[in-house]
Amino acid sequence: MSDNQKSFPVSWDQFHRDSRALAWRLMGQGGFDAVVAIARGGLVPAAIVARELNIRVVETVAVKSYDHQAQGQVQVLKQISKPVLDVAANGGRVLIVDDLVDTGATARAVRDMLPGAHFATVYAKPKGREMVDTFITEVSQDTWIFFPWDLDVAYAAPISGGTD
Ligand SMILES: O=P(O)(O)OC[C@H]1O[C@H](OP(=O)(O)OP(=O)(O)O)[C@H](O)[C@@H]1O
Ligand code: HPA
Ligand SMILES: [Mg+2]
Repeated sequence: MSDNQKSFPVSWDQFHRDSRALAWRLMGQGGFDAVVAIARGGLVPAAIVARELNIRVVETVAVKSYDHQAQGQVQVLKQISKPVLDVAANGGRVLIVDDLVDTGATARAVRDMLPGAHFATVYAKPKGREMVDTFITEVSQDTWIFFPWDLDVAYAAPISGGTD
């Protein structure tokens, strides 16, 4: 993380609340026949949203675009299965869920696979916001979001400085 980048750590509790808030917002969008989680980051919010909205068909698409905090090419490591593509092709409503949209590169790649699907994320940064139909919280582009599965409980130095 560069020196002037802001840090936004998210606890499990907060992530659960924000994912539930996303489910509440999606309630107003009508029902969905299937959810596609963008693995890995989308797996947790997709499970929470699927539970809240009683969506039983849960599919994954595996996409990698970052190595730690360094962005690379979007690599699709696992495609969406044919039965779920058929749900969309036959007029069913598919919901795509990811943890966040940053530059929008991942969202663009997955949207191309399911052009009519509804795209939802918990967090959004300005560059990628246009790619998302529904999200909960916007953070600035120079903020790095730390998800609870990447965090551990650790010592924090006093605000005034020093070591104890
Ligand atoms: O809008 P973008 O600039 O494309 O960035 C957003 C994507 O980056 C992260 O995934 P990552 O590639 O790090 O893989 P992961 O989900 O396995 O952590 C995050 O989970 C989003 O999927
Ligand atoms: O802010 C972020 N946090 C975690 N993963 C990410 N992938 C792209 N941007 C981010
Ligand atoms: Mg991801």
